[in-house]
Amino acid sequence: MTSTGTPMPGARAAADAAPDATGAGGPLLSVRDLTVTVRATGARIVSGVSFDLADGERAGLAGESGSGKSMTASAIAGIAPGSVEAAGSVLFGGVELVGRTERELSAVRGRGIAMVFQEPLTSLDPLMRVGRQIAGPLARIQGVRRRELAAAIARSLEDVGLDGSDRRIARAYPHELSGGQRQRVALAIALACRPRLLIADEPTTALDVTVQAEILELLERVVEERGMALLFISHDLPVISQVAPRVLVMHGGRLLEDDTLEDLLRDPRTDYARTLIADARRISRLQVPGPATEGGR
Ligand SMILES: Nc1ncnc2c1ncn2[C@@H]1O[C@H](COP(=O)(O)OP(=O)(O)OP(=O)(O)O)[C@@H](O)[C@H]1O
Repeated sequence: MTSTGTPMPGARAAADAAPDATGAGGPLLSVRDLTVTVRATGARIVSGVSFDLADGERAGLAGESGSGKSMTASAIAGIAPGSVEAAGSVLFGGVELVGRTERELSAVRGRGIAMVFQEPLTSLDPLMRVGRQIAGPLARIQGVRRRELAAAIARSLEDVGLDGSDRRIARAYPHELSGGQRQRVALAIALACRPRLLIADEPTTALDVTVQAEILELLERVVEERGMALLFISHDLPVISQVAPRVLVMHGGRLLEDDTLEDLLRDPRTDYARTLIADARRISRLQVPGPATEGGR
């Protein structure tokens, strides 16, 4: 998901500070005691989550279904549904995001934080040709002029491995593309915002294995080329191991572990992390050596 709102004067400070303030030496993202509560019931679905992410750093956010990964990401990006309330602190480039108005948040999201989701159909507009959807942030955020838009859209498509010279792609509606193509388009829209932080929420889960590998490779390449920070959400440790050296593990709305993947595999501190690792090894795609007691499998 990317910003669709027009930055308002009141939001300028947040929007402008977001990408620039990182030079001050602090982390790009600093999450402190983030809590998400369901308004109607008072149930806590995220409890006291704290972590930092440096500019250009990549981390995976792992945990079973329902552990609170998506809600944590949504609260960070300020897109949690109105039925829940976020509290605590989310500093992005030194600017507090919790408690901001929707207008202010949409400005920060568009210029600093972008998201891609598991099913791009949910974030793409079904009634708008994909070229126009990419054109939105190119014009609004990068200031590309109307007569230069077609070439800029073609470049954006090329950047995500689509044929920019094939006008059928830019002119297609989302449902006319394959799942992999749609995810590439969603990534192109996110990149058009020139984000400092990309949050990818299970971006490959809905794709078949071959396409999944291609999208992971693409994601890794663009994050590397653009020096973006990446928060990559997945229930799948082997997938995380392909894109991020650090992993945060959530369970029951809490952050249980925050370590390099290597150290986590060698010395998990919690029973839940041990189970997660054992499950991943059973699937046998996790290549990193494990503790001697498990014989590396
Ligand atoms: N809008 C909402 N209102 C109330 N509860 C919600 C809402 N959205 C999610 N939840 C609950 O919050 C908890 C965390 O959900 P969340 O989607 O963050 O989990 P997740 O770890 O991302 O799971 P998955 O991997 O299945 O996406 C779950 O118990 C879920 O049912």
